[in-house]
Amino acid sequence: MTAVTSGIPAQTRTEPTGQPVLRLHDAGVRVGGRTLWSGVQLSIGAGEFTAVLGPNGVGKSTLIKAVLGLQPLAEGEIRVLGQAPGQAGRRVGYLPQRRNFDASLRIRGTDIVAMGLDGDRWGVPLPLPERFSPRRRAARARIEEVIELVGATKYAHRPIGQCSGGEQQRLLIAQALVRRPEILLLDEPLDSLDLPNQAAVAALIGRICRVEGVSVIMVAHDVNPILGYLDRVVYLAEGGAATGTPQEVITSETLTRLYGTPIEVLRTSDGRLVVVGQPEAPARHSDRHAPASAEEADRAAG
Ligand SMILES: Nc1ncnc2c1ncn2[C@@H]1O[C@H](COP(=O)(O)OP(=O)(O)OP(=O)(O)O)[C@@H](O)[C@H]1O
Repeated sequence: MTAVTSGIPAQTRTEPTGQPVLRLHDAGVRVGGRTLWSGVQLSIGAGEFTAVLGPNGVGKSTLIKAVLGLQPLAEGEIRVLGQAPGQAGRRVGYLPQRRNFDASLRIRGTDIVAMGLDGDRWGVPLPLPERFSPRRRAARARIEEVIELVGATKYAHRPIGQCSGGEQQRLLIAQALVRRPEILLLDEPLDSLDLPNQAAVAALIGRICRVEGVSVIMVAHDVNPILGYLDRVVYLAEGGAATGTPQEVITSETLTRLYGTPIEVLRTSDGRLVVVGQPEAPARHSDRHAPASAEEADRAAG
């Protein structure tokens, strides 16, 4: 038996207000002749925060790729801002799974953020008149603005290799935000951060939804750090999926039905949820994300 931590709901939205920015209708994906998930129904409104949860190798990143138009569906439909996946351009921001910057890397944080605006031109010196053009001034102002938004002003001029993991992650979120996307796709942005940084980055992402009105879809292994900010959850299992508010989805009853095997959702004294009995995914990436052991889950459950 394996155990994976999950978390407590705070929000109660069931249907998005206004037009959905992202809609999945009976969506399913097959890779290598295997159905990863199918029958996914999801409707996300502007400024909502959605977590994609499930065991290793179940297809969480693949769902993000399907939204980006990089993974074709085997069945059903995805509409992103009313268009087919891959058509919404800069209206969709994306932060892939964590990259590690070499400690000796001299590129400054501000340059990393600027690459989100003009990655294709980065490093190419501009002719002098263009450097002072209104367009470049607006770009520099936006870069400063977004660096301030993520709270990175103090260290954005340092070489990225000398920034801490949490500082690097904030700068990468700024990079994904610099073009003012309406949807932000984040693939495990809390991975490999320590607990205080997880909490701080989770709060930042919550603020990006509420204050900036950006819809965030975030792959997570542990829902607890983001629990207080979440509107919606997509819980993937081999072949299927459960979607709804955290209250609806992260329950013994829903997860038992989803996995077709007894699952228990336990609440710890500090309000965290621990999901016990989650089956092994058919495949896993062995290089990271070791699942919590049963002993760890017991300890967490107090
Ligand atoms: N193009 C592909 N061809 C064959 N198999 C693939 C392809 N893309 C992904 N897979 C497999 O599909 C499964 C789901 O991968 P994915 O990365 O989406 O899972 P995940 O839930 O994000 O995993 P993790 O939590 O470990 O990051 C894995 O077994 C992966 O090896």
